[in-house]
Amino acid sequence: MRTGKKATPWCICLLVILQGFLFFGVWKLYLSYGTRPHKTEEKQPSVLPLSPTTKEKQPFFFLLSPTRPDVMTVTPWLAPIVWEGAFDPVIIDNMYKPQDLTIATTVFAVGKYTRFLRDFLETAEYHYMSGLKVHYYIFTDQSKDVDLLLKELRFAAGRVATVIPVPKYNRWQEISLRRMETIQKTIEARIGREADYIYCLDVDMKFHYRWGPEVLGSLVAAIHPWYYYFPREKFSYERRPASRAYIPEDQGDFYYMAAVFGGTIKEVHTLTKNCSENLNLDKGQGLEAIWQEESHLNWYLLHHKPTKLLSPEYLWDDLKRSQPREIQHVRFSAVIKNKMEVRENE
Ligand SMILES: CC(=O)N[C@H]1[C@@H](OP(=O)(O)OP(=O)(O)OC[C@H]2O[C@@H](n3ccc(=O)[nH]c3=O)[C@H](O)[C@@H]2O)O[C@H](CO)[C@H](O)[C@@H]1O
Ligand SMILES: [Mn+2]
Repeated sequence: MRTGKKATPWCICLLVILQGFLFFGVWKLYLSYGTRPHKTEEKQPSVLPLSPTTKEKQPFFFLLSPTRPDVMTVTPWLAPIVWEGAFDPVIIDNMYKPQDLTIATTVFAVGKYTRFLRDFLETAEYHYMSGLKVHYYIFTDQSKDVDLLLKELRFAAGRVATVIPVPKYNRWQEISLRRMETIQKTIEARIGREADYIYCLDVDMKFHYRWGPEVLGSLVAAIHPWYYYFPREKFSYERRPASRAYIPEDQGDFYYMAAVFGGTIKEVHTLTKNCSENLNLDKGQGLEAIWQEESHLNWYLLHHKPTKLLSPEYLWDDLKRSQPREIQHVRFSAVIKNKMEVRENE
């Protein structure tokens, strides 16, 4: 009798615990069913994947994990910063390639800088906007030599180069800063009709890895590889209030490098027009900003936020000999040059 009386509450307890386990099991099964991809979806062949290709077998909540927790991949104004691992090249290619876009690409090779053109173009044909139509606009004071070089080079289908003669100014600073005005005028004269996007690049550079349509956006700028560890008061902005490029020490987002900028024709036209007007206004006052057009570019981009930023992978410098961990691929890098020898007045 005594043992029987004790056994009843124990039995009830055991039953309650067993029921709890059963309920928990059914609930877990229900949840996992909701997150598991359907078998039929997994089997479907996809000719043009427009959703993640690397993680499609993972439950959906993994897709919400950051792929590059070590770096900033979005600006405070919600523009993406492009890093390896933060985008899927297959999705990007399948988004842009069917659009039949033409990417105008301006490059200046004036004076001794023509020597950089061969490597620039040869490496671009390997890595730059592969599979897209590209129209290179090569501005030079040595059209005949550049024409001869172009005959030696092989361009992929849909990719052409046009040589546009420009004068050579006596100072390298002038050659560099006049690019804004020349690009603006060439957009008005022809590029506006001939392309969808325009990217303006330095010539003393080589491509080393994919530089693809992930860079396309309305207004695109590249973070300077020497300044991304620095606080804004250390940025090399123009600090004289008399200049139209003036940025006070407590202002600034990033320090952008003028060796790369781009975007839609409309946005880049506005940018080059504004920068060349401000360069001229400064000139009228006998001023030249500390880093010429780069200072004006930085002023413009502080007041007109870029819609996409390129990480220093997209604009590196061979002078930076050690490659930090966050730079998984150097894609485009400035070659080491003897400034005294190549520049007119260094
Ligand atoms: C590390 C460093 O010092 N960077 C600055 C330096 O960049 P860079 O040393 O990259 O300037 P750079 O000498 O490459 O000049 C810029 C571009 O202008 C063209 N070009 C220039 C000179 C010439 O005689 N022929 C010619 O064709 C060429 O396309 C060249 O790539 O100067 C720029 C001038 O605005 C910017 O201020 C950069 O921040
Ligand atoms: Mn350069």
